[in-house]
Amino acid sequence: MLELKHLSKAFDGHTVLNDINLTILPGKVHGLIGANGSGKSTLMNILNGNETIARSGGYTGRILLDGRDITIQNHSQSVACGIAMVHQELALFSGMTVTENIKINREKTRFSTPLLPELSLLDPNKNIRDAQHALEAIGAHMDPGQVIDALSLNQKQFVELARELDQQNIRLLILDEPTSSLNITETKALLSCIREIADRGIAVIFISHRLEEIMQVCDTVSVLRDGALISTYEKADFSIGAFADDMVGRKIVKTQRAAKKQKGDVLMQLSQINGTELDIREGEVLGITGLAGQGQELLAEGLFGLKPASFQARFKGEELSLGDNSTLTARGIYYLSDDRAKTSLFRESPVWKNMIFGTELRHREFLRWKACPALSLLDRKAIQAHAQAMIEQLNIVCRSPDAPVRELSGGNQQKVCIARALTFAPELLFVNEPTRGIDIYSKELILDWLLKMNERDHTTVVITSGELEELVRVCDRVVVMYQGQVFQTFEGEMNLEELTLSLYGRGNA
Ligand SMILES: Nc1ncnc2c1ncn2[C@@H]1O[C@H](COP(=O)(O)OP(=O)(O)OP(=O)(O)O)[C@@H](O)[C@H]1O
Repeated sequence: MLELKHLSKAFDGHTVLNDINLTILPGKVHGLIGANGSGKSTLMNILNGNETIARSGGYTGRILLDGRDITIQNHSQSVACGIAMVHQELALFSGMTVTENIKINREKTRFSTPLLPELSLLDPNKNIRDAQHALEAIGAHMDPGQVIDALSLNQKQFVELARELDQQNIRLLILDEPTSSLNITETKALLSCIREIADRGIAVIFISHRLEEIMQVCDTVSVLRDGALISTYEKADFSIGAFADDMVGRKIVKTQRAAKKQKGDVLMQLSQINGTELDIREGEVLGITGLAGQGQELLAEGLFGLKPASFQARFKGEELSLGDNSTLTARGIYYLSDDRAKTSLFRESPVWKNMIFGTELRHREFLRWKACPALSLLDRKAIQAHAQAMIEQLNIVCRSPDAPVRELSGGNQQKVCIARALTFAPELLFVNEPTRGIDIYSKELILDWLLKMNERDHTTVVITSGELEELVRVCDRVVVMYQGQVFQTFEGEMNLEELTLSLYGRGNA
């Protein structure tokens, strides 16, 4: 159905896709995998007519649809070819409802006349019906009249998918890491929904860093490395080991906590969490998990005033006010959100600036006049050296520390956020989904750095994550949240099955 021939793309003379040849078939799920920065999103952005491609000089090579050459220079041309895409970074309109987001630019109207289109009136009932239908088709249950801002990240993901599926005559659906913010149940629902979409004859390109999902849902898998197509596998030849070898070309060593720590003193006490409480102990690596919406993110987000919360917090015995971020920062408490686009990164600023933001006065080595920090200029040389070291240690793919963060691939932006937390060197770090959108090799690097921070800098680390297997490997204790309460705590040798059951409120509370 779709053929790519000798497709290449460069940004400012820097080649990021090199001579790609690929065939996509109708009714099949084609997996596309590769390390962070290998060119997956760029390839898909070409097919989707993304304006960053046209603005940076377009692409070279041929795209054939049903054997005929087509040119994709903008999004409308892509839509006209029946191509729909759900992006890695969500693109929804704040302040608008679920229905308005799903039906945007395709609103149903009544009394419409082509002569006077401005006289057309929206038909709310038909639009709501369409939105409901699109949501039901993917097994998502939500109020179509709800404003988008009130939804969780995973619910927003479903709205994006519903919006794309509401398009007429889709022939190719591109999904760029659609499951990265979903929990086990939602992922399962989405994967079976992807199969159903393919069974309707639609071609699906599925990008994911979770290789188990790729094995499960794909018919064919292609591997990109440094912008080149390394290999294509058919289902019978699938092997996680072979995928990993082709993606990163080096051995992946799983990070593991060497020895679980003994209980330290209480560093932070969170109480009145819907009648329960949680102690965070000095020097530990604590995991917090739960199914979506069970209140696990609310602890850090409430503490930092990002969401309304009513629990009480004490740090080293002293009461803290929720949302008093300057005091939290001054006490060495730091929060790294999973929503990097919204709260974590300055997209137009260079990589180095994003890495050191908020840490300048904590680290006098970044200042020229160390004796007078408040008046000092930044020591650019020291900062550049630090940024370069972080780029190497975290395997960040970028032109230089001066590149604006928006140029980096999604996974590499995430690594810049991690680099900032490492630079801040907090006493207590809350980090939400640190490995989301990260390739299999870099995941281990990040987990390893969190452990190093804990062991070398004595940072107490609290990881909120749905990646149970990772939590079991690196945490001293894992707390499960259920229905807004601290439900169960696991420590020592943790059993993954018991942990999974606990997510559903089963086990010894
Ligand atoms: N607008 C841009 N300007 C300059 N370089 C860019 C731009 N967009 C992408 N790149 C570069 O192209 C390369 C490929 O990026 P891309 O986003 O396609 O990677 P990816 O495989 O999707 O990675 P990830 O798994 O992290 O999402 C990266 O080196 C990135 O920095």
